[in-house]
Amino acid sequence: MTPTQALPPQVTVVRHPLVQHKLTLMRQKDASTGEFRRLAREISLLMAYELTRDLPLEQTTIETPLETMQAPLLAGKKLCIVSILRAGDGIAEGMLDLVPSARVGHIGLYRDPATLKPVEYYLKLPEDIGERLVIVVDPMLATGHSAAVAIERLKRAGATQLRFACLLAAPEGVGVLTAAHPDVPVFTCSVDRELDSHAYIRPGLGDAGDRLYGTK
Ligand SMILES: O=P(O)(O)OC[C@H]1O[C@H](OP(=O)(O)OP(=O)(O)O)[C@H](O)[C@@H]1O
Ligand SMILES: O=c1cc[nH]c(=O)[nH]1
Ligand SMILES: [Mg+2]
Repeated sequence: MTPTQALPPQVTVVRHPLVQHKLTLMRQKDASTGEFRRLAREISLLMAYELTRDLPLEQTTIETPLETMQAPLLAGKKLCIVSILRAGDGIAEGMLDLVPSARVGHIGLYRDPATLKPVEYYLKLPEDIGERLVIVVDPMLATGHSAAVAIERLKRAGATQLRFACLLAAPEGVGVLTAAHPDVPVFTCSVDRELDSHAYIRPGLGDAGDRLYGTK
């Protein structure tokens, strides 16, 4: 995908003003580790609202203090958030603020600096992942290979209903992920201009893992 091409239909850019404002604060190089982490958590909560907008409801009989009524509750749709370590944890935390009962899986991937290909080093998933709506989270969709490999691994583990959420995407990553997994809706707060020669998103926000955890 090039920056001027229309986005594939399964890609949603979350344009809510609060999300866009907080993302701008995160991008700024002077944001402290604490501010960056807090903003990631707040944006992720707002993204979870978008990601779960179409969950089915069913009418249930309840008793208010005054009378019996029919009222909507979630129709048993079980959620699982899968964090792509380590930076994905900064997103998972915010989503769990909104859906605290969700199960959480982890997949550890790092980008080999020479090949830029993801290397798996950890996997722990709920056993019933096949029965859950799985939201895969990672702040950055750069080349798209980490997300594509993670989703491939989750499908092999039995996941059938998946969504992917990130803060920033490069056009190249959107192209790779949507070509590899056309069945997976993608949610992002921005599709930035391009990848640079080190596969960093430009203008971007730098290294999300290092900024979340203060490791550089
Ligand atoms: O789309 P890609 O080109 O695959 O790149 C994106 C990946 O790179 C970053 O992780 P990194 O490898 O830096 O690991 P970390 O989260 O442990 O810092 C980021 O959090 C994504 O997982
Ligand atoms: O821009 C980028 C690309 C990959 N990973 C990051 O943390 N930032
Ligand atoms: Mg990193």
